[in-house]
Amino acid sequence: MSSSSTSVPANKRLDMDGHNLPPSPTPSSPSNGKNKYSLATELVYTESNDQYNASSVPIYQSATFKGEGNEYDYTRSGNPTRTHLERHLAKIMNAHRALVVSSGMACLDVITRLLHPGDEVVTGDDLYGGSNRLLKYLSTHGGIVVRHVDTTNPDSVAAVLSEKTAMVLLESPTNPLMKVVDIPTLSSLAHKANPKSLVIVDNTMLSPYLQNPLDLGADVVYESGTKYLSGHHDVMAGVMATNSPELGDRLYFPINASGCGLSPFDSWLLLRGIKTLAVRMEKQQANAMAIARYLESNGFKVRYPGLKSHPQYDLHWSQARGAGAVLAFETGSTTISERIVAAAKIFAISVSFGCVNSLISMPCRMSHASIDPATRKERALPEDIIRLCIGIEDVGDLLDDLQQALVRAGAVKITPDGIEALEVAEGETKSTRELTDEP
Ligand SMILES: Cc1ncc(COP(=O)(O)O)c(C=O)c1O
Ligand SMILES: N[C@@H](CCSC[C@H](N)C(=O)O)C(=O)O
Repeated sequence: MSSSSTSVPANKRLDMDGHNLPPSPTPSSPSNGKNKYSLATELVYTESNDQYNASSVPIYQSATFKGEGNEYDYTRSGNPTRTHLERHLAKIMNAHRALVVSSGMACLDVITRLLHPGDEVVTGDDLYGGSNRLLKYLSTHGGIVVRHVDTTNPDSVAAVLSEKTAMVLLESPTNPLMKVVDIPTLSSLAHKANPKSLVIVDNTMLSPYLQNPLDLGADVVYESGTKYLSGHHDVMAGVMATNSPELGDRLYFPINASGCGLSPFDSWLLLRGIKTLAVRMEKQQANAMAIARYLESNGFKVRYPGLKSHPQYDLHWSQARGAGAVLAFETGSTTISERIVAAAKIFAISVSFGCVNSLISMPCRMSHASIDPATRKERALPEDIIRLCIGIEDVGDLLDDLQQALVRAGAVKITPDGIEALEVAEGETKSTRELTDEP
């Protein structure tokens, strides 16, 4: 690898935008004169002039870099492996600048450092439990006013927007109810109410492969790289991106000041994961569609934007290129839901999503347990809701596993045509049948 111990790197060169490049690796950019390849190609295409022509971007596992006045001095401030990842992501996210940090929550922490006491944040009534927890902390200890409204209804959002609104934080689809919000309309409403307000979109549910919120009017997009971008549940990461150079600098400041930038090894893992994003996501969402159709056709209430029955189906497809691989369904009974989760074999009981393995969870007990029961009730988050995060396994095996879990849990009755969801009132069980090894 090149050494940069002199104040002017020996092999200093400019990239297509005229930026100084680190000596190695170079940023990822196509050199065939075209601005961009199609996304599936961009995900795997990286140009590197590493001195040994390494096919995989080298891991600069070094805290310090010798010399003075060079592009890198200390990994908290910058690291070539991290830079390569950031430039690769900027292309994929249609952004001027991307920044990578130690988790998705670290992104929201960095982004909310743009706020000042007295500022107002408008956000949804269904959002990831960890984001809710951080916002609650800021409203309790940081003098920030947080307004949770139904973001699927632009009128409800408009009613709380004002010149005090500093930030509008959106998820689409939301976690876990899979509600879809109109990103262009809400962005323009927010900017009209306060031209300085920032529209932030958490794109974790879809990844840049399926949705690009910066193209829809958002000022900053972020997501948990722990999910689809990495895809294997072997790394925690967060990525954020913007088209404003000024915002990019303001976001970089707390990353350098606090030291939450992604480590070189984790940057390398994320770079490796991104290469297979397209194939993973295509397979995962095809499997998810089959499972959503199966559950719906057997009488369950399913929340998935790939289904025509989704209340914002047309809106979703006007702003996204796919439905993703997370879906939620209700059984009408928390007891039955618990039994289904316990009876599944291929589906691992686990928080998180975006992994190649299929997962099953009850959000009220797991990912959203930090939202207190009274607030969950107020926000109509059903206690019995089951979230399925679909992986790349054989879809027949997944359907068989789900069917045996539904049968063993007593969630369905067996009919001559197959199975059918039972109607139950909360508090009752669908069947007196106890879980046994035999279906
Ligand atoms: C929608 C959403 N945003 C953000 C996060 C936070 O990401 P991380 O776990 O990487 O901090 C999660 C999950 O944790 C999530 O589901
Ligand atoms: N114990 C964790 C739970 C993480 S949930 C992860 C993921 N976003 C999901 O929705 O499953 C915590 O308290 O944050």
